[in-house]
Amino acid sequence: MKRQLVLENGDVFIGDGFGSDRDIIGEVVFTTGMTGYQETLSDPSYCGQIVTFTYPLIGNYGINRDDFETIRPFVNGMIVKEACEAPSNWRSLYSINDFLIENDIPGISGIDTRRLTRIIRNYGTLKGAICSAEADPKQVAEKLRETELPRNQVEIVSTKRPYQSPGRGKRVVVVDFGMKHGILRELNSRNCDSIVVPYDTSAEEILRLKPDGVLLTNGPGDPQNVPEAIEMLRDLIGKTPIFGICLGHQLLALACGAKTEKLKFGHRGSNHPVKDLKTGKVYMTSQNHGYAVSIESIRNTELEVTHVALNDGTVEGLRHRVHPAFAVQYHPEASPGPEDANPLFNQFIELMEKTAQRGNLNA
Ligand SMILES: NC(=O)CC[C@H](N)C(=O)O
Repeated sequence: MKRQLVLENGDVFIGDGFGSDRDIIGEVVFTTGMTGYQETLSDPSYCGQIVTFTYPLIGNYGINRDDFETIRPFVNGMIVKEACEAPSNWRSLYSINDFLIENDIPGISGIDTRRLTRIIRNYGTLKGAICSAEADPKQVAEKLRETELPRNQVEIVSTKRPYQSPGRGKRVVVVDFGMKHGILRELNSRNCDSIVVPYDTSAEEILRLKPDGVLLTNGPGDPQNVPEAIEMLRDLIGKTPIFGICLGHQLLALACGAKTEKLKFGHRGSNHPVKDLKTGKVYMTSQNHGYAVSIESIRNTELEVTHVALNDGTVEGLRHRVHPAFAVQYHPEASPGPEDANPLFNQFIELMEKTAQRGNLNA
């Protein structure tokens, strides 16, 4: 069935619908990863977004049992050049089309995703709609320009109740802003006793759980839309070791008085080079973010920049100069992507150990 992708700037792409035939709108972003579409589709940080895959063939190894990052996907839609109908892989259970139908998510194929990506790179991230080919694109574009996209994505994706993933090691309270399961897998493999709590849990409630450390997860949307978490962190910094990932990194920065800004078109993909400013080493990292901490805003805070993106010089890692807290804008849990940054989880365990031994919290 012919469907169309309409952008708020008036550009129109005609393609073939797959997955759900619902009409949807969302923020159109692009990801450059050549593999990992299952993890991307199930990463809650994409809540509210329509994801364009720049790699031209998507779905060729199907959808399997193991690679989900959450039980239910929150992505709004999917744009591809070609969606493979006959996947071939020993782990494959069903096709990408079946997966999108099951989850009522629309997809559109046959799109020149290179042209689309160039448009996004020129204009910046745009609102877009996947809708029936019969709709008048001018009217759709006008409606898009008038429509404000929801800002409560974290509330939608965060767990409603606390739960535990038991272990005999360090007790980690994981604040769930839209957690990818890869984070929990990394803590499990280090024997952590993880308690996952909702995004609006107070510092007092977190400390009542007697954590050895707190992990702030990834999550969707603008970090400034989560004031409860910024407030919680202001009370928490200095009382327990903290490790922030992606949205968690941005929230930690805001709580310390730094500022965040929206990037023109974001960083999404599996090969983003990041430089560790202390060692000079460069890591290939998995990334998915549309906002970043403003580098100038760090100056008047107690934070120090530890990592920068080599492509555009933006902040990719921070460390608190006084208290045991550090954070990265990229994904050490990978899933999908390279595992260069995986030792950051060991660094978090070491920070918790050092803090416990020292008996005080000065880093
Ligand atoms: N993956 C994430 O946690 C993304 C953080 C934030 N939503 C951003 O787009 O910048």
